[in-house]
Amino acid sequence: MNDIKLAVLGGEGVGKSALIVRFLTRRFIGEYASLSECIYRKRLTVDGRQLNLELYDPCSQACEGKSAVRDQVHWGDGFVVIYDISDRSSFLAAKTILHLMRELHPGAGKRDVEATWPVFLVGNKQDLCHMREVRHEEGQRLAADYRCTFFELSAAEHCQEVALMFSKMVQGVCSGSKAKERRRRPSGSKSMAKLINNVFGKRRKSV
Ligand SMILES: Nc1nc2c(ncn2[C@@H]2O[C@H](COP(=O)(O)OP(=O)(O)OP(=O)(O)O)[C@@H](O)[C@H]2O)c(=O)[nH]1
Repeated sequence: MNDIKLAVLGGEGVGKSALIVRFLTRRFIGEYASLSECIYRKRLTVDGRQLNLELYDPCSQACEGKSAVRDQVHWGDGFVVIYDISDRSSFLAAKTILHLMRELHPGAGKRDVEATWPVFLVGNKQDLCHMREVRHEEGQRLAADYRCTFFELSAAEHCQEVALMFSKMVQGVCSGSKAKERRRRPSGSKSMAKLINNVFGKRRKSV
């Protein structure tokens, strides 16, 4: 897989654009035009492989509805679900998105698929901890419930942590796709072996 698609989801104003822009430019820009959705593109080299990364930012469009989440689940290879630690309603929105994603994910309910589910839960605006409405442990618990990796950080203050979070997601998607290929290969070669056996087996019988 050389193209990787990441969808950055979450309620309104949680810092989706801020996190993406921080990752792409290393800068924190206070305000963003959020009138329409957009896809950012970046070329990356991971383990010597050239990757084309696409980051989907739904901007202020509602991304909690079932049909919106369905489109995003089908589009993306990996997902970053964000809430604002100083806004409890955004935490509930993140929970709704995770719930819908689990319902809509093609492998939902299958343990091995969920174990490699490329979904991160991110509590943003950690610099506003004096206004905190969502405890760190609540974020951890929600992430554990949905089998996703948890981060708490600040797009405003943490450049390295933001970069690390996105890099881990990209690596996770890459290794998940490798694992999927490995799982596919044995069954493919088994059915090929069966086919060969059938063909030669029949010939031998008829001789
Ligand atoms: N204090 C603080 N403010 C932040 C942080 N991240 C984003 N913001 C601010 O939160 C507001 C919303 O940020 P955006 O990045 O536009 O959030 P968004 O989720 O893309 O917003 P919509 O597209 O409108 O849903 C802006 O005023 C940002 O400056 C952060 O880590 N700390």
